Amino acid sequence: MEVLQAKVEVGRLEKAEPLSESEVEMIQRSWVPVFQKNEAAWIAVLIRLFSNFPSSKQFFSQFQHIDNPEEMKQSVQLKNHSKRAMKAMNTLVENLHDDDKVALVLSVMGKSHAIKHKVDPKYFKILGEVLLEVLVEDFPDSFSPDVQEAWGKLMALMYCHVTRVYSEVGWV
Ligand code: HEM
Repeated sequence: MEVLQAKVEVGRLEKAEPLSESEVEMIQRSWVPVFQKNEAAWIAVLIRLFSNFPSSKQFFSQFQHIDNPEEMKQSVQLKNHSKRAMKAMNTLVENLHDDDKVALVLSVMGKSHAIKHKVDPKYFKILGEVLLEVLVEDFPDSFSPDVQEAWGKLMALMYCHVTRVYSEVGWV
């Protein structure tokens, strides 16, 4: 059975609150070293996701049956998802002051994952928790408790928005 390993409190991603100015700044500052690592940062997150929640691999045709992380890392599909996801996350983080842009990025992503990739929205919640866990481990100097708190709020906003988009497109 898959066990939720994330250190952030389970359930808190369901409560979305607006980010304060200082939280936006903390998120943007802490994102800089993460984005410098580019897709390597996201690959670490996905490998943790797939190792702890093997059912999340089902959406990736190239490695759904692969268990070895080193083998997974060779997958072009994993590298491509990581590059694209980092780009989308960067657009999100850079535009946290622009509600319309944030809504647009999350709507496009939510729609494609619902309609095209058929990803159950529960995986966005799990990914948000795994993302935080891995970033705290890999960037300990950037992710102080306050910064973690701010990122927790961003993940909650993302999850709430994505689930709203899923219901708009008729996901049941
Ligand atoms: C913050 C979270 C995520 C971001 C920013 C993100 C971003 C993206 C982007 C930008 C693409 C390519 C464009 C598109 O088709 O929309 C993509 C594709 C894809 N995503 Fe995600 N994604 C996220 C979470 C997930 C999760 C949780 C899963 C499943 C567990 C997933 C599965 C997929 C799949 C299967 C594709 C197609 C891959 C391919 O065939 O090349 N994504 N994602």
